[in-house]
Amino acid sequence: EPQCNAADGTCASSLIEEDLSDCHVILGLRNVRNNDHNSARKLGVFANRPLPRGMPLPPTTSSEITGDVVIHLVDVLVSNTSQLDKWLSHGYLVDAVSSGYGGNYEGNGRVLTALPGIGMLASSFVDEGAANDETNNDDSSLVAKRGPNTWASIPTTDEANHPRRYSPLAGSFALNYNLTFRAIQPISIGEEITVDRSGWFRRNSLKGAANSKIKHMDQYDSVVCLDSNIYRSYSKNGRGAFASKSIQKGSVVAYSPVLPLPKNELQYLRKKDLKKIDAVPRDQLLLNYCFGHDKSSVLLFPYGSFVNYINHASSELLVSKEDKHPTANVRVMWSERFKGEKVEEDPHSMAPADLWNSPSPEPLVFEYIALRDIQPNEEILLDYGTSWSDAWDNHVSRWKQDPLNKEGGLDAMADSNSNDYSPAYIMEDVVSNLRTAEEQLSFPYQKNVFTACFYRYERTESNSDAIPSTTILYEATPWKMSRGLFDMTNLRPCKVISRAPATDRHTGEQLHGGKIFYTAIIQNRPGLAEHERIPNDTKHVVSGIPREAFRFVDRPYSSDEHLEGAFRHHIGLDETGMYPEAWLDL
Ligand SMILES: C[S@@+](CC[C@H](N)C(=O)[O-])C[C@H]1O[C@@H](n2cnc3c(N)ncnc32)[C@H](O)[C@@H]1O
Repeated sequence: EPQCNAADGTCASSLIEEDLSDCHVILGLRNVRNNDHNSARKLGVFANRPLPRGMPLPPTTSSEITGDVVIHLVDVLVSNTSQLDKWLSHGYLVDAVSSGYGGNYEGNGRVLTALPGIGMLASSFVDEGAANDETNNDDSSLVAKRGPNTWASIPTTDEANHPRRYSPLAGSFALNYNLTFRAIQPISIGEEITVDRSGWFRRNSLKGAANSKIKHMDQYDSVVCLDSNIYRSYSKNGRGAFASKSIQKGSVVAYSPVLPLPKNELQYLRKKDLKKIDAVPRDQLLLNYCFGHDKSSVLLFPYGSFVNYINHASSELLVSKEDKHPTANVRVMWSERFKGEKVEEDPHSMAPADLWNSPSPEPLVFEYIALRDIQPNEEILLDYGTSWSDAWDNHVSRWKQDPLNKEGGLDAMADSNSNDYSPAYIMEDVVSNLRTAEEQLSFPYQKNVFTACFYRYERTESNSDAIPSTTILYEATPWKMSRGLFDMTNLRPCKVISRAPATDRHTGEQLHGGKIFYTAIIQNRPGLAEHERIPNDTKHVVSGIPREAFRFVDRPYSSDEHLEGAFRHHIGLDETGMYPEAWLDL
């Protein structure tokens, strides 16, 4: 059993020497330079071996290629004193609208997204200064590269077999997952792995991104291997983390840096409730992924790869012999490997107020240590603590008291006629022919969804007068396919007004084998720049839109995480002795 020091929460971490020779990707302290755009970031990820194009990051020892969870924060109030704002400016959060990973319509206010794993661990590629580097290049380790060296596709969405009204888990975990970053160009040994957080690269790659420079790290300190021993799969508790190989008792299953955050920043008022006097603040879904302590205002969000998939099970001591449930097989401990030299910068000894004011404290890193030998494909389970499990038991009994709720998950749902809610990802699967606005009067879609189209529109000097006005509706603009069009930033609400097979204008003969095309009125989405907005007094009618260019979208505040009474509780570290006394401010 590791020994923890009650005063500062430090524990002697597992010091089994690690062999890095087989390691592909390394987490290390960055060698920060003054002109470094990511200078607030002390940690970075680096290639320890040549990484071929297409390689998923981090590489996993399993044959399963799985990506990380995506967590949206809804209606975040922007204030320059908040930690969330600091996270955003340091690139730990992205703006849902511009980054292109979805979530744009989760709320009516500002939606920010956490992309734990490579999405948060890697520094961002920044294009600024690329031109200057050409002339004053005195550093031979600079290599010309095009854009960031990784890219992730849009994540998958589903309810993991926990539909609302049929499972008390509905709304308590993130619906978006499997965000997989891959190398988009060969990455050489020592090169820093970078991501694009702004969506800039996605958009500009269409126009031909500028040639830019990516730095080779000449040295990095305090390294650990980031290759993943775990992969994501389904568990009875939503998605879970599973061992991709056998793991020896006492060894590190995963490393994860954690970001501190005051509890009250995860409380929010929905933008649509702001004017109500009796509006009650809600907890962001992110709370369920954070570690905390009942006597502290400090939360810790872990952003290592796949650790956010780790579910709860009691530790052996709490379980009776008859109880056959699997027990916890990992515990968390502070990693001693990233300790800085200056004690005054050690966040463990800072009072919360100093933590929040410190521009970039020493990194805080967790080690997930195996409590016993773990077999391949065994679920990785952590004891979330008694305050979490009491809260969960209370939640389940309250949930069962509601006569409209019926346990049994998807199977029970299949037997029922309930049809008042259908999430957008299901509508996308089952509705092949879209209904026109007129058809919807007698045969409406479920209230929680609307249709949107991929469409790019920018007002330029030449077309600013040429937008069809309300009075000339019949003059529709033909839909045009272009590279990068299917980016989430181009998804705008749109109303279908007609549907017909393509025909030759002169002969009336069917074209494209009778494929159906739609005419729709395109609208503005929130967060568009002024020159991208279709002016209020004009209608923008577009014809010839194929079904592939439409998406069903969940209306703001309608997805599971917004359910009244959805479970919210942090993961408790109360019994571990890891919270330093300086943080116990409640
Ligand atoms: C850190 S996340 C774990 C990953 C989560 N299962 C997912 O699919 O994203 C914590 C959430 O997982 C679920 N969870 C984990 N362990 C559980 C358990 N033993 N019983 C019920 N729900 C659990 C709850 O939804 C909880 O809020």
